Amino acid sequence: MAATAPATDPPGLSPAVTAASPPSQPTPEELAARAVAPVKPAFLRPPPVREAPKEEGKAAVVTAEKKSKRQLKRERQQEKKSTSHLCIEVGKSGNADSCKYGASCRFSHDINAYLAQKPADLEGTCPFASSGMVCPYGLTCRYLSTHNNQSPENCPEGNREINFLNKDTQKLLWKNKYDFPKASAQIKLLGLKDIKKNKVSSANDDQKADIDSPDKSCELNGNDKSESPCNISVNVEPESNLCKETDNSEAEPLVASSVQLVEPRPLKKSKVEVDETQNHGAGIHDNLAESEDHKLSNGLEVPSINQSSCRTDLITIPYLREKKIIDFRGKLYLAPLTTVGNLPFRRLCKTLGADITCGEMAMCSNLLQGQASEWALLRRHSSEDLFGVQICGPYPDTIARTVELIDKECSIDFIDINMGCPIDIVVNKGAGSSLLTKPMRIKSIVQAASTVTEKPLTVKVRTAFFEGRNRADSIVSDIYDWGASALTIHGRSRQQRYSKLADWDYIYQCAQKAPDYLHVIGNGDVFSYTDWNKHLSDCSKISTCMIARGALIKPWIFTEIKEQKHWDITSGERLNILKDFVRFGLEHWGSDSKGVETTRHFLLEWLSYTCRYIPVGLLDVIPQRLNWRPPSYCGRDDLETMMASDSAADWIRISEMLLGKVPEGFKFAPKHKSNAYDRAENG
Ligand SMILES: Cc1cc2nc3c(=O)[nH]c(=O)nc-3n(C[C@H](O)[C@H](O)[C@H](O)COP(=O)(O)O)c2cc1C
Repeated sequence: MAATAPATDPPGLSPAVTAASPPSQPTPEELAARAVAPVKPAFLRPPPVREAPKEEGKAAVVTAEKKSKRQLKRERQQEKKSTSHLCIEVGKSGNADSCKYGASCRFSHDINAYLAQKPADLEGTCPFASSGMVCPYGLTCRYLSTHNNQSPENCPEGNREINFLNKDTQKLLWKNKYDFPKASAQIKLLGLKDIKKNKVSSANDDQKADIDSPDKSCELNGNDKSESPCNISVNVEPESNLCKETDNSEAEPLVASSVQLVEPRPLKKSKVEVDETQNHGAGIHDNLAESEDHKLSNGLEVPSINQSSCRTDLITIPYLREKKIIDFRGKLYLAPLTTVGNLPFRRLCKTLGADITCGEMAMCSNLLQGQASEWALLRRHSSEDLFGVQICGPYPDTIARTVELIDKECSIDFIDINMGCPIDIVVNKGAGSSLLTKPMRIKSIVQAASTVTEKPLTVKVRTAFFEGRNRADSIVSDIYDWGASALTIHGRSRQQRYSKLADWDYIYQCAQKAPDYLHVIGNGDVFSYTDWNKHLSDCSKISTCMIARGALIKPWIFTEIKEQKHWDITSGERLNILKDFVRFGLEHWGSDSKGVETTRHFLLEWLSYTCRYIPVGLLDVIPQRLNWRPPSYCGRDDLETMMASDSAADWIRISEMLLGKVPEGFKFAPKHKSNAYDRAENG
């Protein structure tokens, strides 16, 4: 593993290390063949000696656990009233009388006391002030001294977030009174039973009770700060009898044969036939070049969305006339990534060349319940000009309703259904990759969901649930007829997680079976422009590759592909990329203390991946492969060495260079195991 070099230790030839090696050193090619990164001998060094973790931390956790819920609630309330918790309205305006809840507000209105205990400003500039905006965090901003007294300016075009959950919509969802006319009709048409009156509402009683409290009103408008690292909370819909009654495939053995179409194909009567057909007639373009500004439902504009560009061949398929079409071909697609694929990270990837971005997986049941934290996963930055959201659920009715809801309430270009998620809590509820064992359910889901939206519906799968029992090929020929515009195939089974290389031969076989109009997107292990070129040239039926860990480890992979080069990026350039992420993070999560710490947390999650990057100039064989394990090595300078460290202490140090000292007692352990080389809980 990589180590942190002491500042005094120049990264030069290390005879002690090389001399200790056996006389017949393996060649770089031999090392690469054994999945060991062939780092140039000049940079090899002995592994660092690490201190064993202290026991104190454990004791602290135990004490905390002993507190009763009531005690913790009381403490939280007292803390809110303390001088360190200034009311957001008061902080924003700088006026102690600005809060409409006056004395009944649960937060402090004492500005002087707040300022007296506020920690010193952080180094740097307020991200809002530096973009000419009025900082919404006002007095609570950790960069307060850099606020200037300029007159308020609107948020600059091209730097906005959209897809906030409207309060009225949320209330309707809480009360289970939101109408889903299209989904209900479609479910009926497909002969499935609608269980709209599910028990969703009962799960929300707590939230409802709180609806008009001063607490809620004090939240920054729409800036949901409840988004927490690794927030997959699965509250899957109550066991629906609908699927049990209608989906006979549940007990089917896992056979590799193609799925039979046993249900009549639904009538896909166009709801927007006129508009869309006119569109097609008027502007048939081949893809990237053409652009057109789009007005969003809330009046905002996002620049040039390519999804409206259409291909002549596609309009010959009747039902696609009513769909907007995305031409995925050749576009650089950043994969959906729970926790780490947050909005600031996606924004960063856009600056580095990504074309398509997708939100983190959101659970249908949580969206239908109006959970703010789940809705935060649908948020879109205006730079995300070709943007999809990803949803996950086990049943056609709930998925169709979710699609209708998103279609109505959000500005998105496509909706992806995750049928590849391997996480136990998801799979145990019949969602994610477990759907690969239920082909008829896949069919019902895609049919029900695709017809309630004019937006393209895409599906993401793995090769199979069980290793050796590939299933993706059994749906690839039919899924387009069911209503999907694109199918992403991650070349591993659920059982494999990340333990083997992605099976691209199988992805190619599936692509060969796909009808011409279906976009097949390959996914797995893409880590350089040569990988990307190879997959697209080996199989012309692959529209593009989706990039996941490659982008986490080196987000400049998008630049590399666009510029067709292996970029020997310096540590300074990498630090600038981290700085951009931090700026985007502070804009998204906030520039007050809470926002700074949330930004730090997501930065640390991300640093647990970036440390796997081995600089081009240090390797005897390029490009680096995703499955290579690095020997212990040092970089060309101290920063590069620190960036290669797999120690959380070094990641914290890097975070301190960007966000100041961590708070007292700070601890960090990455949420995702997939930063390790073959274990993973996500995706
Ligand atoms: C940290 C992490 C989070 C992920 N979250 C999601 C997710 O929310 N939805 C999804 O479909 N796949 C998710 N995946 C899987 C990736 O999108 C991708 O399919 C997988 O990592 C294989 O691609 P790669 O070899 O390029 O990493 C996740 C993967 C990782 C490493």
